[in-house]
Amino acid sequence: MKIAVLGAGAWGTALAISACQNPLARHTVTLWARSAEQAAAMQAQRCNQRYLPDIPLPAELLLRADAPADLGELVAGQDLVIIGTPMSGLRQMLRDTAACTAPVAWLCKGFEPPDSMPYGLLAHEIRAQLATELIANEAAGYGVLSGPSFAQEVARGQPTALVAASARAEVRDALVAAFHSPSLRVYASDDVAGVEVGGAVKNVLAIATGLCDGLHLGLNARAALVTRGLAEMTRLGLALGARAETFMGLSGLGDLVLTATGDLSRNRQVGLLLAQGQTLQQAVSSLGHVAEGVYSARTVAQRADSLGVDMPITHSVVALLDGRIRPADAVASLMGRGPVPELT
Ligand SMILES: NC(=O)C1=CN([C@@H]2O[C@H](COP(=O)(O)OP(=O)(O)OC[C@H]3O[C@@H](n4cnc5c(N)ncnc54)[C@H](O)[C@@H]3O)[C@@H](O)[C@H]2O)C=CC1
Ligand SMILES: O=C(CO)COP(=O)(O)O
Repeated sequence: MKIAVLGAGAWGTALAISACQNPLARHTVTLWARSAEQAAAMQAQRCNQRYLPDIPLPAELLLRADAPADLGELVAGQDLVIIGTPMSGLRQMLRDTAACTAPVAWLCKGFEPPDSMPYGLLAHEIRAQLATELIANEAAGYGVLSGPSFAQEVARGQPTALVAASARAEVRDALVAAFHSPSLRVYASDDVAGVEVGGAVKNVLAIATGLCDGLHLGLNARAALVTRGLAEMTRLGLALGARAETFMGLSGLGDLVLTATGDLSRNRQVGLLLAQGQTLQQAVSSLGHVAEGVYSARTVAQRADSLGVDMPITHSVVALLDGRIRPADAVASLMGRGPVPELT
């Protein structure tokens, strides 16, 4: 297959490496960076030192840095196009690749920060909003690739399982054909909304567990946050049209456990740094990578409110990120709530 990965951050680069080295299929993989300087540095060093240091790029991996206006030419003739930017770049990338006649799948996990809309959108909702501009892509379809996957581990070929979700079997099949390998299992799903809600909400919850661990509240507290967080995620997902079983799968429980407990998570790191007394600005800038939960938390809370969904952990994270409460107050407000049934 000919595969273009657009976005040379940690995750786009890791998946491009993985597809390039897939022993089950011979793919021609192109990795696109929006910065010509970054592409030139990657070409010279054969490594993405800025976003995925010390991991060599396979010799066969093609590197490009076309201007956005020229992306139509890059995606023409590809069998699969992967958008690997953060959520904030997805809308523009969809527009820049409007001429694409191959399936398009995105990797980003979050809600688009609200702009002109009353609240931010999930990726497939953005795609639906742009449908009239993306006529060329309509026949090929779109999907999302998600699940518990730290970029560094995938790039090193460590065992990982992902989920490829699309309403269209051809898109799911294309994602499996591109990425399924002896080190990377790719499961298929048709629950796009469920997979996207899981990926977005787990980032907010990872900020919460980072805080919890940074404040040394104990393992019981972390397990409680993960479990009650999963309940919040599921409630929101059901209200947005997802299926409950999806939240027990790779993009739900799987990614929540990984991100909430694994120190490679940038969202968890934000929580740990806030617990140490850093400001949000300090925490975010020290990462050098995107932490989507910081930008999605308010939208998760707004959408939950608009749908009448109770998400107390998310609301505490938002209050903390907004500087309205201190970490200790967040704990007190969560623990001070009245008793409720476990299953609602
Ligand atoms: N790093 C990881 O382990 C994983 C990340 N993800 C998701 O993938 C997405 C990308 O994450 P990373 O690659 O880790 O981020 P990163 O912070 O490592 O890199 C972001 C990349 O996107 C580019 N970028 C930023 N804003 C852009 C815009 N507006 N338009 C075009 N390009 C833009 C940057 O130049 C950079 O190349 C996020 O939504 C993240 O949640 C999903 C699974 C694993
Ligand atoms: O999505 C991820 C793992 O599946 C990466 O999480 P972070 O963005 O918190 O690093």
